Amino acid sequence: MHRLRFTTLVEAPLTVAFDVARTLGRPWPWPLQEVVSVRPVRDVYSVGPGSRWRWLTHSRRFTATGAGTLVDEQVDWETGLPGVLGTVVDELVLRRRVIRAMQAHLDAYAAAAARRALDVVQVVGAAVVVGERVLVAQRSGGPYDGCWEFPGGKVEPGESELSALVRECEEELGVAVVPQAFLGEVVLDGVVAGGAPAASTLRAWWARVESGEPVAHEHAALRWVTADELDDLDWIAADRPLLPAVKALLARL
Ligand SMILES: Nc1nc2c([nH]c(=O)n2[C@H]2C[C@H](O)[C@@H](COP(=O)(O)OP(=O)(O)OP(=O)(O)O)O2)c(=O)[nH]1
Repeated sequence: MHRLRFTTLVEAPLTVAFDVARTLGRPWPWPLQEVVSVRPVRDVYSVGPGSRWRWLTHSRRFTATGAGTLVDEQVDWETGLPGVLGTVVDELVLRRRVIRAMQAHLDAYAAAAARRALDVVQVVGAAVVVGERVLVAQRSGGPYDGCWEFPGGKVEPGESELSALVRECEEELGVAVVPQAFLGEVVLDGVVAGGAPAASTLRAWWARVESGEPVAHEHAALRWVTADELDDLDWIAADRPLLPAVKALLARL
């Protein structure tokens, strides 16, 4: 078996990185069959019957980072040609072809994902921590009325994610925060700003209060909760996968 790995950092949230990768397909001249597809974190495709390869498998893993989505790709192949001829073809000829095809593909992919990211409204949330407690906010009105969430909101066109985080905390809580570290990203289940269902993600950041005392300007209520109290709140369902990262943060501060 022969293997190559490629890593690309895409300036796009998880859903966009995954969807654009799927739309663009793979750089192989034969049709591929889907083996596994877990949106937005993982997919595996392989070459179907009728190709010149005995087999080729192309796996991708998508991971959220503070700078965007890290895409780890692995290409495994085997032509099945016997003896020295097989080794020469697999190791010299095909290895170079795979590298060339992937490099061109990844350049086009990263550019397409970054462009597409501009069309999808994203949401940013702040886990504001003081001592061993994190600030949670209860929504007032709308489809998630009464549910708890992280203060934050939609990133405006042309605005950076962290500027949006600081602006939203100022508007919603009346405090100046300083973002500290990226905590994680989850797919939002609803429609955000008229976009496609489940196209947007919430990217959560740990933030410290630089000045001010939080006041609920737009929420029904605010609460400072400990790690033990987090699970029992009636969260917006999409937020729950972020809770382990918030608990881990509270445990190490
Ligand atoms: N701020 C925030 N929004 C969340 C969280 N989880 C979650 O699904 N969302 C959703 C709810 C909204 O559809 C969107 C955030 O937009 P927003 O806070 O500006 O809310 P909104 O749509 O009511 O605002 P607006 O149109 O009135 O400006 O993301 C979360 O933890 N924090």
